[in-house]
Amino acid sequence: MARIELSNLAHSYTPGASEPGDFALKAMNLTWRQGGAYALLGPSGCGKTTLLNIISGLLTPSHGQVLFDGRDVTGLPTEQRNIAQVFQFPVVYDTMTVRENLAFPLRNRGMAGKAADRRVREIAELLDLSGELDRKARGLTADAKQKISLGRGLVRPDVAAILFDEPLTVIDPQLKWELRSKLKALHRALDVTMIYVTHDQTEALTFADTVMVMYDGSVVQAGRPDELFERPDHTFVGYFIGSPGMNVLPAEIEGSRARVGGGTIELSRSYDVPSGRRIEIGVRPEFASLAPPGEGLAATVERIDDLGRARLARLRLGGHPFAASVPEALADIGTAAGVVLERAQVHVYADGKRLEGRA
Ligand SMILES: Nc1ncnc2c1ncn2[C@@H]1O[C@H](COP(=O)(O)OP(=O)(O)OP(=O)(O)O)[C@@H](O)[C@H]1O
Repeated sequence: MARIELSNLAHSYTPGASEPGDFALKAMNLTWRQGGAYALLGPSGCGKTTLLNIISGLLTPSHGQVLFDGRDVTGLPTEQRNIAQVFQFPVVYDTMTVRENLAFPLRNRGMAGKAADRRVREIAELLDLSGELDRKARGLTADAKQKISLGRGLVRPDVAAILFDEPLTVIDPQLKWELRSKLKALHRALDVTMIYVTHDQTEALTFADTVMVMYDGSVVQAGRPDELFERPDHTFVGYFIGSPGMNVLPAEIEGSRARVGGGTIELSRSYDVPSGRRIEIGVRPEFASLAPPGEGLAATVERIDDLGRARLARLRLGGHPFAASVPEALADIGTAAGVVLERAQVHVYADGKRLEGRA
């Protein structure tokens, strides 16, 4: 088990690269604490797999160091890093039984006999594989095989960390739910550092204590799911997390006032806005309410989506698309409407990055 640190790490697949655009991973310093459950979340091509491969030792970074418990492992191959990995597709030996498959990583490390058997049974129990232990892997479904792969990743008690690269891709949607919460329970039971790569926000938010959101080769925010929701540090985080994502609108800020969409709103903080930067405000649909015309900012209603338990208004505000909650009491909704924002939940961004503001 280990604390993992990346120190001044950057990676380019182009030898001798110097332009920021040539780097799949831009310079970063990051720490994963021992025993944490982390998700690396981001869209395709943002650098998740590159980062995971650097931690596992499949890839040597072009700059910086990887430290496990303070020890520099940058030059060490995967076998010497004491890492377990679970990939998108099952890695199982078809001719072996489920029991033999689960015991394989232990045998490889010289663990056998009663202790190994006990560990295999414990992991099989946690994954609901106890009834299948003596079956050959060959005849099992893709779901069951991927469960074995998860088990093989989880079975060694001595690993520094377990790395999961989109492990539920091949799993049936129904079973996905079950395995997701199972992995969370396993993390609690096993007290091991887990890093889970995904582009699916639901997977990231249900599994991880800390979600690291990646965008264009950088981690733009690392935080608890509620922090990412309530205080996105980057407009990308606001957009990528939440459904629908955060509304982002161009704004002009003067102190604690924002001019936006032809109207003016009061902010809960005061800002010194740097000149020459792209200034925007961001507010989640959950903190914006549709109101009768004349209240708040003027908007045009394009449609109302009925989400079952709530209604969501799809609007145009200052020419931009905007989503707002519809209060239950609001009945007659015409084309013209107002939008009232929860002041404390309106954030200000300069070139995509959140500004702190003064109280
Ligand atoms: N072997 C390689 N050689 C050159 N460029 C690469 C290589 N592997 C990845 N890249 C580039 O590095 C960037 C990051 O890729 P990476 O696979 O790490 O992203 P990702 O977030 O894991 O995406 P995905 O979810 O699609 O796997 C991309 O621009 C990609 O094209």
